[in-house]
Amino acid sequence: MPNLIVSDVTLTFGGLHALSSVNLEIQPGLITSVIGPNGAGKTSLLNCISGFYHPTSGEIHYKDRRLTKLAPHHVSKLGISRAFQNLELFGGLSVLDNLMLARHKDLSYNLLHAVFFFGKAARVEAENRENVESVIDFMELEPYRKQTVGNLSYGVQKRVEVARALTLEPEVILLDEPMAGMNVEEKEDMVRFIFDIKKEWEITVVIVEHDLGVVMDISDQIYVLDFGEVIGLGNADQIASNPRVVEAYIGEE
Ligand SMILES: Nc1ncnc2c1ncn2[C@@H]1O[C@H](COP(=O)(O)OP(=O)(O)OP(=O)(O)O)[C@@H](O)[C@H]1O
Repeated sequence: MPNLIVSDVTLTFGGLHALSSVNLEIQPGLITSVIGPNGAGKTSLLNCISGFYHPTSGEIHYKDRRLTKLAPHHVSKLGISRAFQNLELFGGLSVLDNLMLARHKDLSYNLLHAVFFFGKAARVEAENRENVESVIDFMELEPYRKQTVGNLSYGVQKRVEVARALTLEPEVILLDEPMAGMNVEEKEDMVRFIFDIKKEWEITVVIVEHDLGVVMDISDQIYVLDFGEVIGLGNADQIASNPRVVEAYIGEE
């Protein structure tokens, strides 16, 4: 049973259809990739799911909740978090501070508690720290924890960005081009992390990615977008032998 369902979503900017009647079903516990040529609408789709854009028409549901008009922080509270294509990190802060800050956006104690730092505030703070430490450990960021994010290699920054999304304890993680700009070794590491996010942390993964080799290797199901429309859906073999998909990619060259 799918638990994230995009139904007939259209998104327009003026006369431009970024998405046209897109239907998508994300199965829990799997890795679903969304691929397509430049400008196909992949990031727009993630933006609609995560609440950064609201569809012009159509609906998005997660479990029994309607996401269609929710703001990003509400979507995140329901268990869907997002790692961004263009890093949303604070370059002047350390890895640890970036991750703690991501948790603090969701503060559930009031200022008075915080000032005196007892009771609920202290408990929440300890939980935050424990969560962040487990994410640092999982994403193998220990050597970088005190380093300023802006000084790290691009590949490590991308890992911190995924870690930032993981600190929100998602059930579903949306990864927008997690391998962009990485060398081969960094990509292999990221593939390993993505597999572990699925297997060890049992998080449903949705990826937008341009590296077709990686997509074919890691995806349980693949959606192909072209000019805002879904033109293919299936596993790697089905996608590779789909004439519309092949044509869309050849047309791009
Ligand atoms: N905020 C916006 N305002 C106007 N047009 C937009 C906006 N966001 C996206 N678009 C347009 O919608 C279309 C789809 O863009 P989108 O970024 O979703 O594609 P994409 O498949 O993610 O592309 P890429 O692979 O190059 O990142 C493009 O024509 C883009 O110019």
